[in-house]
Amino acid sequence: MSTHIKFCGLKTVEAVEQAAALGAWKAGFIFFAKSPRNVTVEHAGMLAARAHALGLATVAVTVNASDAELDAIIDGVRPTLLQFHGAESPAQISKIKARSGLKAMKAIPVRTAEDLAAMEPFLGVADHILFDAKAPRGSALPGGNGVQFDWTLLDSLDRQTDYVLSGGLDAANVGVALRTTGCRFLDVSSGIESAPGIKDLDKMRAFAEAVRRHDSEAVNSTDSAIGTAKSKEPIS
Ligand SMILES: O=C(O)c1ccccc1NCC(=O)[C@H](O)[C@H](O)COP(=O)(O)O
Repeated sequence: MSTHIKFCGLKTVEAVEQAAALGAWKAGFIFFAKSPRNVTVEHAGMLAARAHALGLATVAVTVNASDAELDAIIDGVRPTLLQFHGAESPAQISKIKARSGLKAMKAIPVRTAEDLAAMEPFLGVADHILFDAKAPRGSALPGGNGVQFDWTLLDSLDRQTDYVLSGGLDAANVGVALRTTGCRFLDVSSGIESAPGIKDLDKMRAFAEAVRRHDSEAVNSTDSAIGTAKSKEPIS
């Protein structure tokens, strides 16, 4: 299976079109006033319509949003998925899923091995778990900080567990991230920007190319392992 990429914090039609052209899994829009990537419901609705017309699914990223705010986003944007990046409870997420019929992704902030346990109450409630680096002290943003966490912490998870890896990914480090974790879903924001909130179409391409390079190397190494195994079989 090829690695799925969520390009997050998109604000322009050009970035949405580039994400679609690069075969992205999801385009993410941020609804958080303090973020340089914040978009209005109206603007995100226009971007999402373009994404959907191109066959690209969308994610509305929210932080401790009220029911009224969520309803406005759901009505105005019609996202494919809701991402919860704050202190939302499993009960709140279940409630909004039942009301909207949408799937949900829950962000789990990670700095130490103990942080991983925070995902447990969300298993069976959230359709995706996204591991992101815990915000550095003093940051106004719960996500989109361009900060990595120690990917080897994820070794303790079952390799078959599908989670989304995020936090400080870019074209230069994503190959190592994929080899270290074996994950199949990625989320990137700062690493495809020229400045906070400004997506760089070349960096988006470089990121997707680095991921595809990893994917084809992984296929080739599986093929050669199969070839080696076959060559050891007796000729009948
Ligand atoms: O990106 C933001 O500005 C943001 C603000 C508030 C909540 C969440 C936010 N981003 C969520 C994401 O899914 C980011 O893509 C993720 O945190 C990774 O970001 P980065 O480390 O910059 O690649």
